[in-house]
Amino acid sequence: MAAPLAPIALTCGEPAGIGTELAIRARALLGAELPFAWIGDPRHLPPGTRWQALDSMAEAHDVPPHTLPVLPHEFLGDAVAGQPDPRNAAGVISVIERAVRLAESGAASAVCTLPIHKKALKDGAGFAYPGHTEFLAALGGDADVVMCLASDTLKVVPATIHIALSEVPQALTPELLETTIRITHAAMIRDFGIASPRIAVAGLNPHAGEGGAMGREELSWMNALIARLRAEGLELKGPLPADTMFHARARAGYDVAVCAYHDQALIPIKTLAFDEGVNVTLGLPFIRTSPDHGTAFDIAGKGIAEPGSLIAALRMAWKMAGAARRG
Ligand SMILES: NC(=O)C1=CN([C@@H]2O[C@H](COP(=O)(O)OP(=O)(O)OC[C@H]3O[C@@H](n4cnc5c(N)ncnc54)[C@H](O)[C@@H]3O)[C@@H](O)[C@H]2O)C=CC1
Ligand SMILES: NCC(=O)COP(=O)(O)O
Repeated sequence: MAAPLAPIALTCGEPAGIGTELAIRARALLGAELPFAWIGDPRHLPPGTRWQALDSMAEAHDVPPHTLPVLPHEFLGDAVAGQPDPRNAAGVISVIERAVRLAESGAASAVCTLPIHKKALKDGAGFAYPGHTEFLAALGGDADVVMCLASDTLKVVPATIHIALSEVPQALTPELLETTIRITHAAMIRDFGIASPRIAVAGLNPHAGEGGAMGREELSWMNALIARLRAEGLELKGPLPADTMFHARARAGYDVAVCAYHDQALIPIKTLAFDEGVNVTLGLPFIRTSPDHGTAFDIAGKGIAEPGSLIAALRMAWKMAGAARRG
């Protein structure tokens, strides 16, 4: 019989956010469905939490279902809901690095990340990356990566990610859009089991430029790029006006939408599927998923955070790990 898949490494994220309470809720709700180990400082767990310290990821298989398996990682500060402690910033970053090394060594089958607070990491530890996606790409050997937000209702990919809106027109080059489409196409087949992915590409400008009346990127290069990739056999449509490509009938015509920038992609999915959307990084040499939401300081520690997105992220990581092993 094949050895069981290694447990998922779940990073603690920002200790002042909702991540820790969600990890505990997810463990209680998932029970023995899939094994994961939370990597963080046990001192940050709320009083009364049932948890068990692990010496290795493999021990997570043997922890009773309603007990949180913990790979201890020492932090310098305490966890106070809603108030990030700059002394914890280095710990948050090193937990992510540790989880990646565990995945690379095979001790973890996947990495699932709880939300970080980007500004807290920048202020506390000079974190040079705008988010996990860019940091993980660097840890993965400067891989060309793509951010994908996925749910049963909609899958979206922003071609440019965490940059100012004013920088988008320069950053959205034909090379970037082509790479993004190719990585997305390959991942839809490999990771999502879609044999012939139908990809919708959003225009950059209102009404996809309306024939050059509202911007020229669609005319000057997007049309030609999409035609060239279509001639290769990719099932692409676009550039489409972004305002009309997300209603239900339009969504039925594609499997994934590649968008020009962050909000064009994330507003529709967070509107339609906030509690079950999963952020998955495509193109990495290891599996990484995450809930779609952030640290939610406004509700941290109140016990009202919804665990649906984290549960979906853990399930997706587990499914992808199983598929990767089957080849
Ligand atoms: N993967 C990651 O590490 C992510 C990190 N962030 C970071 O999180 C921080 C806060 O970002 P915001 O824009 O405020 O977004 P947010 O997702 O933290 O909060 C937005 C709103 O949604 C609510 N909310 C979020 N998650 C919820 C849940 N599970 N259950 C119930 N309500 C929930 C919050 O209470 C808030 O009202 C920022 O530093 C941002 O960069 C944001 C998204 C993903
Ligand atoms: N808006 C999505 C987000 O901020 C998540 O980014 P990342 O930390 O997964 O790169």
